[in-house]
Amino acid sequence: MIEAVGLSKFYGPFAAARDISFTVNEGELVAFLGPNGAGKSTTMKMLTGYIAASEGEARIAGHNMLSDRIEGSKRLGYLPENGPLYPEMTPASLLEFFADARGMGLRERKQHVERVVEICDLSTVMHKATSKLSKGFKQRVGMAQALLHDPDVLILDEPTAGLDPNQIRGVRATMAKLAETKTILLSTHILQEVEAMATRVVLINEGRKVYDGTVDDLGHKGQLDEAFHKLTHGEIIS
Ligand SMILES: Nc1ncnc2c1ncn2[C@@H]1O[C@H](COP(=O)(O)OP(=O)(O)OP(=O)(O)O)[C@@H](O)[C@H]1O
Repeated sequence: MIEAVGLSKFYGPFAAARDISFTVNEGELVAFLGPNGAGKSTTMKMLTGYIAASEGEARIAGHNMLSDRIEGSKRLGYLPENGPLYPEMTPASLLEFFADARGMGLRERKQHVERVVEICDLSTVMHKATSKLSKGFKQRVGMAQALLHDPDVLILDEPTAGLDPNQIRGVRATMAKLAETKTILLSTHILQEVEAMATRVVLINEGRKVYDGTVDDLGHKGQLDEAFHKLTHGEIIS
């Protein structure tokens, strides 16, 4: 459902991502890990068609995200790293705007907006400017926008970054529910989150993939941090 095929992104001579290939199969929740600056967001942006790859191909549900982006986007929900776009809009107007952009009719729009407002628990903030909301609510607005068209594929860039423990709990519960029916690629720095939810891990370091395998093969419970440290310091996990 999510395919990275030899994806690279160059900024001048600097490679933010280099020859990254992996797939996320239907129904999987794959954790996308790597130290700060490893190239996770860059790879996710290429996968969503948000930026063009310098080399390689991104496919969502079989659709090439450069040549067939509109069809691919119908199947995809994307939570960007910095929360929702257009912070000056209220959640209500932002969701209206995205519903419009996705060509939803009035009745369909009402149903979808009501559904995501409930999933993301947004009813109390619908008419406040998004820029004035707490980090947790901003993330929820971003999540609501990603879920608005009920996509079956989700790419979520650090959905729990900067949240307090209660908010993290809430977002995790939402993700666990979503994982029952959707295919998810999730970037995070929280390794307990990986142990709790992911079936597989793709780990990148300095723009290159260094691990693609099951959580169990990466390390015993509670030892993922050691495996992470080794893989990002040039060691191989045997
Ligand atoms: N537009 C750009 N121009 C130049 N360099 C960029 C650009 N975007 C990203 N980079 C660089 O590419 C590298 C990878 O960045 P990226 O944001 O993908 O990392 P990341 O793994 O998501 O990091 P983090 O965990 O901190 O969010 C970084 O060194 C970053 O500075």
